[in-house]
Amino acid sequence: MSYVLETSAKSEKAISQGAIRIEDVVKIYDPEGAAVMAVDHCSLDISAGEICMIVGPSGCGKTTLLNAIAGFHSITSGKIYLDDKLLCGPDKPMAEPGSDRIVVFQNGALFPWKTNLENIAFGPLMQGKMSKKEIYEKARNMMADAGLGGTENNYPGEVSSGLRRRVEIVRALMNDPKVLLFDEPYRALDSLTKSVMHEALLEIYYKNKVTIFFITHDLEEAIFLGHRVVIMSSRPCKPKKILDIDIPHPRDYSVLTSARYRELMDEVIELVHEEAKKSFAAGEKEG
Ligand SMILES: Nc1ncnc2c1ncn2[C@@H]1O[C@H](COP(=O)(O)OP(=O)(O)OP(=O)(O)O)[C@@H](O)[C@H]1O
Repeated sequence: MSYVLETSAKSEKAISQGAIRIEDVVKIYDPEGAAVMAVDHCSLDISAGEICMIVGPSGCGKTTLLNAIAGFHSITSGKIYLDDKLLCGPDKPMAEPGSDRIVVFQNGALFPWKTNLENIAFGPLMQGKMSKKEIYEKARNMMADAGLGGTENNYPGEVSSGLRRRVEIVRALMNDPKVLLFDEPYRALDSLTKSVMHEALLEIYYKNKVTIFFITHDLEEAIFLGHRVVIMSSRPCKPKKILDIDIPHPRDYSVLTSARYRELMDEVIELVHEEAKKSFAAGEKEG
């Protein structure tokens, strides 16, 4: 594929894994009954270490695609690969969920009765692949890297929502995933809180270059975070247009006032609006 991630020599190695290839995927719910076609011959290549933002009208099929990658439901036809591994395809309609692809459930997925450190260490402790000492050492290091130093012994309820979100992402990263999957994680947050979340996510991403598949309705968020923004068609979904966000990373909020950012916003707004109108005409509701 032609898309190239700008990256430092240090991170080259870290992002050699985590490419997703979605090849001609179709998903029809209830094929014998109502037959809802959610995804229609969708193809999309996502590079290892890319932040790929998915936007499109409500109900167009974005979550369906995420769930197929995660292994939460089957596809009707087509193939999805993670690097060279076929996740699902003709003889295997449903991918097995795995620690290489983690859906980051934000807000409320932490155990309130465990400390932040215990929350982060919990998954690997359950898996038992590393010693307790190694797990806690790794957890402490990752927390320090993510700006969570000093909050190890706090309970999630004792830290700000921004720090809690960091804990949730670090918890996911403890499993060394190749891909993080986000489904509108910051929906319903005010713009100030969102900006704190974005900062946290990017800071952690710059240190752990995993592939990010991120669904959002917030077009500003899509452009601010993404290497690319995939604008999906109204249902059934497939990419209508893919925009390279040619604003260099690392990014900070000064990006929002740049001329290029405004140009990209104008382009995305127009494309999404067109699809949203089609969705309305077809009877879906806009998000
Ligand atoms: N289990 C299911 N059975 C039948 N139809 C379903 C099922 N899940 C989703 N759908 C339908 O498939 C279509 C795509 O749904 P999906 O949730 O993937 O869209 P979306 O783009 O993520 O929507 P939103 O942006 O509102 O979250 C919708 O019309 C939805 O009603």
